[in-house]
Amino acid sequence: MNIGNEAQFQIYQMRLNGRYRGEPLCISHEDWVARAKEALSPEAFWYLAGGSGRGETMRANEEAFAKWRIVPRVFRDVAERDLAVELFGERLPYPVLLAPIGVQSILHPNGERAACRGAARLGVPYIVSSASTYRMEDIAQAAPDATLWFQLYWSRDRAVTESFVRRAEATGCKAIVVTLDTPMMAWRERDLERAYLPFLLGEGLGNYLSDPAFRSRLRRPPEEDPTSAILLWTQIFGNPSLTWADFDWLRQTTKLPLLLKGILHPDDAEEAFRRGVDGIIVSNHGGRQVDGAVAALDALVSIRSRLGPDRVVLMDGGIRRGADVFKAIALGANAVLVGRLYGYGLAVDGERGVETVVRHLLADFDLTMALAGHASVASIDARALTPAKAP
Ligand SMILES: Cc1cc2nc3c(=O)[nH]c(=O)nc-3n(C[C@H](O)[C@H](O)[C@H](O)COP(=O)(O)O)c2cc1C
Ligand SMILES: O=C(O)C(=O)c1ccccc1
Repeated sequence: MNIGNEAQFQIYQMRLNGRYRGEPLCISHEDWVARAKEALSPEAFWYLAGGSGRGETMRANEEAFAKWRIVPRVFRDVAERDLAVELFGERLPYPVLLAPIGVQSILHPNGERAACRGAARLGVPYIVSSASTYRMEDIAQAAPDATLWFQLYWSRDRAVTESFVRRAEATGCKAIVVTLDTPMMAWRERDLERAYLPFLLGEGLGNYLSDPAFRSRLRRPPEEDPTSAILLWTQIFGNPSLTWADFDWLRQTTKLPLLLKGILHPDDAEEAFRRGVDGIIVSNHGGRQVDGAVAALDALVSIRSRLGPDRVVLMDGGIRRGADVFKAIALGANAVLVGRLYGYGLAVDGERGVETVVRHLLADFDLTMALAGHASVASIDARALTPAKAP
């Protein structure tokens, strides 16, 4: 059975076999947000839900999807749908990956270990953040059959950066995502209001505190002197002095597929491929960095039009429902990443919450695809959309 029909069936089956107790189930995105808000402290909730500045870009990410309408086709045999896509020679069951989110212990005690297991149950790749609470090795061990990618925050300390790459390779990560939009945190009003930065509590340093290169810089091990370790981390975390010449070094140091995340300008997209990247992720960090930055979906359109059809272009920002996935693919994304969406699932119900919220997204996407007249992801292109008429 296709995942859309199966997920609906599963829900109605709970009613048939008496497991449904009368409370509304968590289905819509708004339900998940509301439940997560109940489950989390205000700092934790706003760490996840907040954006930078006045939240313009975060809002624009979601609103950009409403500027397009799907134009369904009929008589096209959509009884069996193929949702798979191929990326770097590997088959993904769906055109969806879980975006890197730092410090997931804020959302659930098992953090990344739970989220990654939820992803693995669906065969959806999970991108481990450099700033994960748990070490990448522990996350891999918690979910042996997960498909992992590693997200690199390029440290001011090149030895740490290289060590992270080597560890990602040894851990079996299938690709490296270099995030370029966060060499420092933006002006995040929600966090600043509460003087909240998870690292000051020593959370989110799993990969650093366990790293031989990082540890070699400390006079005493972090177990004995956590404050000095945290201080060192604040000094080396981000590297705002990087240029394309540094990228050439990274390109030579690994054979893994390399993607740049946080690309918004078509000139940068072009330069990235000239320098030998395998793919880019069009992203404004979920509206958490430059407030006022272009919406990710709008940037996708200009970047795809500059690059032509053959380059691997992923996007993230504002994906909340199946139709959003459909529209991003129609506008040229090979696949999309979801961030906050699974963060809410993790906060509400750990591993099972992540699995459920992502399963529902995939189900919604599958049904949208079918009802729009597409039996495969490959058949979705810009002809499936029309601009929405201005009100
Ligand atoms: C709480 C939170 C933490 C994040 N941490 C990271 C991170 O460590 N590394 C990274 O590259 N992106 C990080 N991001 C950005 C996401 O990878 C992604 O770009 C963004 O969430 C996509 O937008 P969406 O939340 O609307 O789906 C984070 C996002 C959130 C919400
Ligand atoms: O909060 C974020 O968006 C983010 O990217 C991040 C960076 C470092 C640590 C934790 C989260």
